[in-house]
Amino acid sequence: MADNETHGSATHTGDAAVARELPGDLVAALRTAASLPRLLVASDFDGCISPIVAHPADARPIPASIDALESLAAMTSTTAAIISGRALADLRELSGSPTGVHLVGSHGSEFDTGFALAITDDDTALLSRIVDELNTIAADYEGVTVESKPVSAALHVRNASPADGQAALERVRTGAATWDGVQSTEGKAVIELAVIDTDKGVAIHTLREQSGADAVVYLGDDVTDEKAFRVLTGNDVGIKVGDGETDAGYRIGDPDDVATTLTTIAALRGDAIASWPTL
Ligand SMILES: O=P(O)(O)OC[C@H]1O[C@H](O[C@H]2O[C@H](CO)[C@@H](O)[C@H](O)[C@H]2O)[C@H](O)[C@@H](O)[C@@H]1O
Repeated sequence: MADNETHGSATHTGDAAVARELPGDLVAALRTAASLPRLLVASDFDGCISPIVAHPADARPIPASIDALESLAAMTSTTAAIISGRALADLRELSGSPTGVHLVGSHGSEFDTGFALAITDDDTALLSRIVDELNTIAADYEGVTVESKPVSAALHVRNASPADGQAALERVRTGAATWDGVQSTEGKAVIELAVIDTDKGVAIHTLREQSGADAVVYLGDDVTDEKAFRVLTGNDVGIKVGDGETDAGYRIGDPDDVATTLTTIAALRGDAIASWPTL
């Protein structure tokens, strides 16, 4: 389990300046991962690449994070990805579809090629019931909203009073969340009900297989990211962003630290590749 201490600093990686200090042990782990033949760097979107905001549609990525992912994606033997709880269409729009960066939506189940699992007519009917139920609950509380996605629906309470938010969440927990076939996950001021298993760990596994990565670097800030952290192994580097229990090996503070981390990995990877003998 990670702690909150920072150790040392990484003001330079090769010739590349770094905006913020990172824990020294994290920089060492990133350097090792960056030196391996094939590297996969993946990050969550909301709360990592994009700061948390009041309304989901207003989320915007930090440009330095997108630049770093695009730089990584352009490097030889290097794969970059964003794995998000967003619907893939929203993720494409909000992220700006960075060049060369793989986008995976719906908490790791929605790839460019379609869903990891087949969606049946029963799933579609169940999702429709869920959306109806969440809309009924949301209508009873000011500031509670519903986000409808291809295989799930989310009830957001960030803009409700604490009492209303808790009451709305509790109605979902004790109601639709208990229905047969419903997968319930709670995140940041949100409860989400899905009709298929969603698993960012499976998405990491798929991308690792496709890219042949010798090491994976993954950054995440929320509950669904823990499934990704739990599949990391060996020289992989799991980085929890912000507070909360985690199985990640390292911790940083906020999305600005994510930008620094991604910029650092890109610099370290560039340095490593430049040092490889030319054939
Ligand atoms: O896996 P992620 O990329 O982190 O997506 C998780 C959820 O993010 C969004 O909700 C969260 O961010 C919103 C914008 O900052 C915030 O208003 C909300 O309170 C957060 O829960 C998104 O709306 C969800 O669909 C994602 O599942």
